[in-house]
Amino acid sequence: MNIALVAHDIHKNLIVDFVIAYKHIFQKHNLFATGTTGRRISEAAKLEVTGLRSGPLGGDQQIGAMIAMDDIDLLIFFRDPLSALGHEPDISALLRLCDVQRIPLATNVATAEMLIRAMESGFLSWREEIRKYDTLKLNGTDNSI
Ligand SMILES: O=C(CO)COP(=O)(O)O
Repeated sequence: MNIALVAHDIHKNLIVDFVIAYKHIFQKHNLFATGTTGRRISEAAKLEVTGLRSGPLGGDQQIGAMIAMDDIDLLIFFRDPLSALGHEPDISALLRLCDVQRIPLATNVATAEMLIRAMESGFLSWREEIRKYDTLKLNGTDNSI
């Protein structure tokens, strides 16, 4: 699975602790993150993370583009619900695309725990089926769609 990780500054420590706590699960997957979040995670958890641009510089949009191409299976985004950020339109667009593409999304640690445990138990394997279905559709090899 391709997992995207994003955290605003007030939740940077939280996402690092979360990834370390579930490192045994995260290490089996491909991790992508916005700039600072990714750097903090890879340094602290010693995991390979593909780092994108920082959120305010387009990182949210990069993840959004991956979601639009169905290249992300799960997004954990510990956002700051109390501050107005300059790149709010990018954040809204990213969250909207998760709904468009039916991507499991956690915006707080309680939901993130449930999603990670569900993924470990195989409850998100339907993502693989959707990916196969979309690939067939893109290739035009399934005429029933
Ligand atoms: O701002 C962000 C997401 O909107 C996160 O960006 P950073 O991971 O670079 O701090």
